[in-house]
Amino acid sequence: MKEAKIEVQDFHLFYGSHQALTRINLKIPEREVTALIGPSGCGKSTFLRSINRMNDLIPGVRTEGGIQIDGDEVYESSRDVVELRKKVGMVFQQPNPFPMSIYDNVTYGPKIHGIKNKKRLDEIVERTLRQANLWEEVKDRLQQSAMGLSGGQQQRLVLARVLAVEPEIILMDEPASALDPISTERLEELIRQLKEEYTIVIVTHNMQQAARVSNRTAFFLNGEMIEYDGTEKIFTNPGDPRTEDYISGRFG
Ligand SMILES: Nc1ncnc2c1ncn2[C@@H]1O[C@H](COP(=O)(O)OP(=O)(O)OP(=O)(O)O)[C@@H](O)[C@H]1O
Repeated sequence: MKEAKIEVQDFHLFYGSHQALTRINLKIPEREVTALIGPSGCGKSTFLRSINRMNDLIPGVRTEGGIQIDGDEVYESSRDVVELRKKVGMVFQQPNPFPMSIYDNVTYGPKIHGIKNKKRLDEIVERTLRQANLWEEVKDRLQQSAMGLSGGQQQRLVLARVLAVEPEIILMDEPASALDPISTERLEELIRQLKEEYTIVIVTHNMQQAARVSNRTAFFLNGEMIEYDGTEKIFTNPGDPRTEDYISGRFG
């Protein structure tokens, strides 16, 4: 296995008295796609949000254990969470462009991080929209509202917005679940391209999607990680009968 970009050690998470994650241990390699699968409520999204401390925003959340990115502890009290979320970008289930122009959506993050030069911003807009395979569709309407784009275009714009702050890791929480089949296919193709440069962790309910886009798959059940291995192994010859039951559709 390549060097771990993200290393999770004995990680537990509680929502008040409810334990949502129990003793999670895994190493996520860089520049690969890791899929998180498992039945509804098993803790996939909670785990994904733990990586960039998005759960911090929920009152009553408590964690134990640790998550390291490039060897640095994410849960260190001195950790700069704004920097962490710049390094670890996130795409959600529903495309959530800001109600502003396409151009302003992409430049929003870079401006917050101090980039003001118009030429630099123009370059960022073109580069990231090209990376997100959206440039050709929107280059003549950059000043128009992002809300006028289709769902699939909005999701690619959100990705461009994430890419604009130069992350190293991209977390995706069921990014295709609100998209039609053609937009889903385009997004999956994009994920395959992006893994050349970025470490991607994706939650998906769609098992075929996990098989198509990911290198590794982790199967979660009731807040525990049951099995984690190469995607092909998980889908053809899983080591745990519970994984087999899930992927063969016996529950969930
Ligand atoms: N904000 C919250 N406050 C309290 N409990 C929560 C919160 N978010 C999630 N939970 C609980 O934590 C557990 C794990 O939820 P989570 O959303 O992580 O699961 P999931 O596997 O992503 O599910 P789904 O596939 O349905 O999105 C569930 O029991 C859920 O009810």
